[in-house]
Amino acid sequence: MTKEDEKVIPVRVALRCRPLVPKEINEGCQCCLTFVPSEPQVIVGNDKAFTYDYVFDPTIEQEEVFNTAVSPLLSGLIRGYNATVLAYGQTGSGKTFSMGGTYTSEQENESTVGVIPRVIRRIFQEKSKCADCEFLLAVSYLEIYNEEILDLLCTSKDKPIISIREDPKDGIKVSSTTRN
Ligand SMILES: Nc1ncnc2c1ncn2[C@@H]1O[C@H](COP(=O)(O)OP(=O)(O)OP(=O)(O)O)[C@@H](O)[C@H]1O
Repeated sequence: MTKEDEKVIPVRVALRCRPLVPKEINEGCQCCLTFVPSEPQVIVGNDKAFTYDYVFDPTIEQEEVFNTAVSPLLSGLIRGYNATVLAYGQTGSGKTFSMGGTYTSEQENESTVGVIPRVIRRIFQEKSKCADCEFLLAVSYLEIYNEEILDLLCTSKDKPIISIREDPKDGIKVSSTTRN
């Protein structure tokens, strides 16, 4: 990719291949991908080559994924730019592992911690470096399941129905979510 391309393409695609899980090993499954050393390229079977912005083979750990693909977005975020990290893949491919990985404060420093807790940690680190700035941090947590949007931070039993609306001024908006 040239310097010019970097300026105009605002989306980067990373391919991550997880290791085989014990069940797959027991069933005799084998990895059908070959990784090209030092190139962001993967070969499926014998001859189908695909190139991405980043390719992470099964040996690559959470820290390197974060440092390579996510950390540059945070530099922009601190300077006021929006950023989105989207995990996409078939069921069992490793989206939750890559994005999550911490459920208790004891797990916070484990190497398996994923993107979301690492991002949150970095935001608070940056905040503490900037004593004379005012920060407002808010978080919403939504799940889209069977085409319904669920507000995962809403504790009430009668959860409000959440819809997606298009606002002429603010663009696409998700209505009335809980912000903590
Ligand atoms: N990079 C990895 N290293 C080791 N284990 C991994 C890795 N990625 C995923 N796994 C393991 O693979 C299994 C499936 O991963 P995960 O649950 O994250 O998939 P998913 O894409 O979120 O699935 P679903 O869409 O069904 O929720 C889990 O047991 C997880 O621990």
